[in-house]
Amino acid sequence: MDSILIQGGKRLEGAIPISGAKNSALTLLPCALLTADKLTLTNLPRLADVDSFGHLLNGLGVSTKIEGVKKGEFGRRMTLQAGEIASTVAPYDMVRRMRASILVLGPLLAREGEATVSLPGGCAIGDRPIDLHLRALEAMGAEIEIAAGFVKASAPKGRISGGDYSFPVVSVGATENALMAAATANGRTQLFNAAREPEIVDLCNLLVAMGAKISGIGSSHLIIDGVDALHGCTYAVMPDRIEAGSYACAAGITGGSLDLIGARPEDMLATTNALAQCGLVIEIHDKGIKVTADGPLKPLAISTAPFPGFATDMQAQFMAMLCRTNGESFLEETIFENRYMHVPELRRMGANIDVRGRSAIVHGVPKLTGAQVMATDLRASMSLVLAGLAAEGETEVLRVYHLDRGYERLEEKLSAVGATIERKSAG
Ligand SMILES: CC(=O)N[C@H]1[C@@H](OP(=O)(O)OP(=O)(O)OC[C@H]2O[C@@H](n3ccc(=O)[nH]c3=O)[C@H](O)[C@@H]2O)O[C@H](CO)[C@@H](O)[C@@H]1O
Ligand SMILES: C=C(OP(=O)(O)O)C(=O)O
Repeated sequence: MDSILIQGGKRLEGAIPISGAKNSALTLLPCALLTADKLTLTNLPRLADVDSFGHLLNGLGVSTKIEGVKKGEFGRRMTLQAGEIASTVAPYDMVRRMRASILVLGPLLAREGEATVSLPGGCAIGDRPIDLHLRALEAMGAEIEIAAGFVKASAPKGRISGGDYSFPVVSVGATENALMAAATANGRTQLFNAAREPEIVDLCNLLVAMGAKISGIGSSHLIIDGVDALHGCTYAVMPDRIEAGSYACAAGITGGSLDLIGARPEDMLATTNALAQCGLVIEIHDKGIKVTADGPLKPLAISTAPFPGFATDMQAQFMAMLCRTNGESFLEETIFENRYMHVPELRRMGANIDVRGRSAIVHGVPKLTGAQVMATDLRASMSLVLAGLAAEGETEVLRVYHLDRGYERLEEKLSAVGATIERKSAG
């Protein structure tokens, strides 16, 4: 298996282009199932998860044509067409590898009146049930059965109807599945306590561009008036706010200055506020956000929360950065029950972190030291890359496939701003 080798201690300076958002791409791609027309997505990141989603869609009968861009440029263009649906079954092997595969459930049900999707099971960061996805679809008249590890959903008269659903807990994925199903349902759907993440807004904007009628976009009360059919369009995936936030932490932990080209300030206010509290200087300009370290980092207290709160997907990267402050920081993880898997690995690099349940206290240390480390999820792996950038000596981050799920051309982007980082091929 490949690994990432980092010689730490370099101050990073320069510009980093921000790619299209993984979490947006993964909910825009299944929208291809909602129309027989062509859907073209641009600014798609070159990521393992995007490729896997393409393969999942191919298995359902969707044709995918990817056009690259010139070497050195970012963003791909994929044209998808689901003229006819060949299968309504999403197999275990796919869903197990990529939880977002569950997002074919709503669109398949809407288009074909039935869908059979493997239950995803738990994952490294927590239990991650899908009960709310199912309850929301039931509120639209779907009949749901669980057997042999699969969810089988069907619409009684071949078309689901509109319905009201109030989410007891904010769920990004369940809101997405419900939105996609509701777009062509028979009648009006109202979603209460819906997720407000920018990726949800991106999904709503794509659906509207395809002919859907949605109001309340960006709020927690979404009203969807089902239409008979959606049509194709061309749509650009939004920039990745988590990738941008991760590189902002790279500027912080290396005492550097990075210009995050394409980052959208309005999507990441909680992150930039936290960075500013740490003492980093944030400059917003017409091409993105520049983040510059200005003296020693200050400790912080943060708690993760649904948008517009501080994103759980930024917690691990901040934890790595906070190891280099002069004092004690407090973190609370409220979204996933097991999202501190990076702590033992950061400790092996010299970090001093106490974890009690969902809370963690990070005691700043004068230095981190390089080590061989590995993590069991994407953002945890990024926290180790960040620690490695600041550590004395060499760090080897194993299990690179986690990083390949969510960071496009990581080594290339970091090398270009002064990091000594390379991929070591297992051969
Ligand atoms: C591909 C994608 O976009 N992934 C993001 C998405 O994941 P995902 O959509 O899986 O996360 P959710 O927002 O659904 O999860 C939020 C919380 O709700 C719980 N829950 C969720 C669904 C459900 O049916 N029942 C239930 O109890 C979860 O266990 C968790 O505690 O949002 C998360 C929270 O911002 C991010 O960390 C992930 O990066
Ligand atoms: C948890 C994440 O992704 P996923 O939901 O795809 O596992 C993430 O992007 O940090």
